[in-house]
Amino acid sequence: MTNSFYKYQGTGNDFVIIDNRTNSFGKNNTKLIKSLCDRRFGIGADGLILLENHPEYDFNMVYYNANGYESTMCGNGGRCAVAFANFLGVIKNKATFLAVDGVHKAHIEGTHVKLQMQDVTAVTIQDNFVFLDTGSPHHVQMVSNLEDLDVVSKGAAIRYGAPYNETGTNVNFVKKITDTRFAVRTYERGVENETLSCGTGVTAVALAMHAIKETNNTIITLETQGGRLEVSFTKTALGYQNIWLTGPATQVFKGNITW
Ligand SMILES: N[C@@H](CCC[C@H](N)C(=O)O)C(=O)O
Repeated sequence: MTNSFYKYQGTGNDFVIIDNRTNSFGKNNTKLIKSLCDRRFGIGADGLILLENHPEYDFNMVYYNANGYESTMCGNGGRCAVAFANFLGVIKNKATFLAVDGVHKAHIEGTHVKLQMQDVTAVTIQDNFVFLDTGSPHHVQMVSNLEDLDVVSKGAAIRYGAPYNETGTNVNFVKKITDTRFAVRTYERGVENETLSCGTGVTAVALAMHAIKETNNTIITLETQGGRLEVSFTKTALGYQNIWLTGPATQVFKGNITW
């Protein structure tokens, strides 16, 4: 069977996206998804996204990590899926779509996609790290040597170690630049490598930096290896609400796959 695919990237976090509105793509084909994401034997991507019809919302987003398994929310992938829905004519400049963690709203503003993230009610603060779930689980740790850090080995040790163990976590290393800017490098679970950017990761970093009082600002710029993202939010008695992740989402190329 042949199907067209599209390649998108959002600050260097890259995705194969498939229009699955006809349900032609087998959803549990882990081996195929893994091989499509392979950078030497396939197209190459950090993850694969299916855009599907939904009876109530503009579309349904299904996200798989590069290991071929469906996972939790992908913020950069969500922004790319919105840009793809616009490209297909499924939406104009606004979207309401369903993902694994619930309903998301989004706006397209020129080359940028602004995506609303789920409210965050639980932020666990430990001596040298913060843990929170922004749709995906994130360990956030400040470091002084971000540029030279071996993110892959340090990230993997945390991802597979206690207290995360079996389920694992994504790991974000952070360096403060100013009260409104933080540099971030992320080790992603399911890619099992450093990615150039992680949307749920930078969202977690912005909230964590506010929670541990590294900033009082509620609009934060995050410098990733693949570019700049912005996270804004409102702090309430219940935690963090009105959380928006904004940044570029770009179509890179398209092609055909046969399986
Ligand atoms: N790159 C994503 C996060 C994708 C999910 C993550 N790898 C996991 O399985 O937890 C993002 O932009 O949020």
